Amino acid sequence: MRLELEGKSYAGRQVLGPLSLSVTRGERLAILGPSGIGKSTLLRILAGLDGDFAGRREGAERLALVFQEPVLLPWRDALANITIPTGCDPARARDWLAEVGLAGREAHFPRQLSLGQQRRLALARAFAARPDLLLMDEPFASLDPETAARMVALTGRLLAGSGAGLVLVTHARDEALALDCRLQVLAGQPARLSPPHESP
Ligand SMILES: Nc1ncnc2c1ncn2[C@@H]1O[C@H](COP(=O)(O)OP(=O)(O)OP(=O)(O)O)[C@@H](O)[C@H]1O
Repeated sequence: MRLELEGKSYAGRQVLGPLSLSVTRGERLAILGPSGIGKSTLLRILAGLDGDFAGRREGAERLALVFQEPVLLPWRDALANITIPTGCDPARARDWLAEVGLAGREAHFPRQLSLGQQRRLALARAFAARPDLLLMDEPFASLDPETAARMVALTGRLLAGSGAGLVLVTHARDEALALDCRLQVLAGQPARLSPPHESP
């Protein structure tokens, strides 16, 4: 996928651009930056959820999105949370649940799962959609450090196994490095992308 963003504004205030980026299957890109700089806005544009910008977005890749809050179907069990949105068959959905350590939880509803388990369910759903590119917005935030580290490792294994590419939006450089991402930093007003400054 390729984005040539001339500018993105909210109510006449330009928050992003100009900037360009491209990422495809098998590549891993992390977009770093402080809170409020425009990371989620950029990811929503990449995801095709926000078409209100000046510029061009191209790409035929299959996308799957993972947000900070796992957006799950509250009245459906874990298995149906995978099969319904993805069309994946139940046997395969069970495999995905096992992959993320949720074997035996097929009949649990989201509210019966911890936040970490809900995040893993959302991750299983994302991979069950067989994406070329996974777009993740702060997926490891507000987890305790040990759970976050396990989830980073799990994400890395699933990416390697599936060959999917990654765009990770985060303020945590260590997560991006743990996932072997190419780093780009959003900075300025309006925000633009540049490679990180090397430490001396
Ligand atoms: N729907 C909206 N309407 C108006 N302004 C918005 C809207 N969404 C975001 N903004 C503004 O655009 C800027 C970028 O917001 P965005 O959520 O993309 O930043 P972020 O880097 O993802 O922040 P965080 O890490 O806190 O989620 C902020 O100044 C925000 O207030």
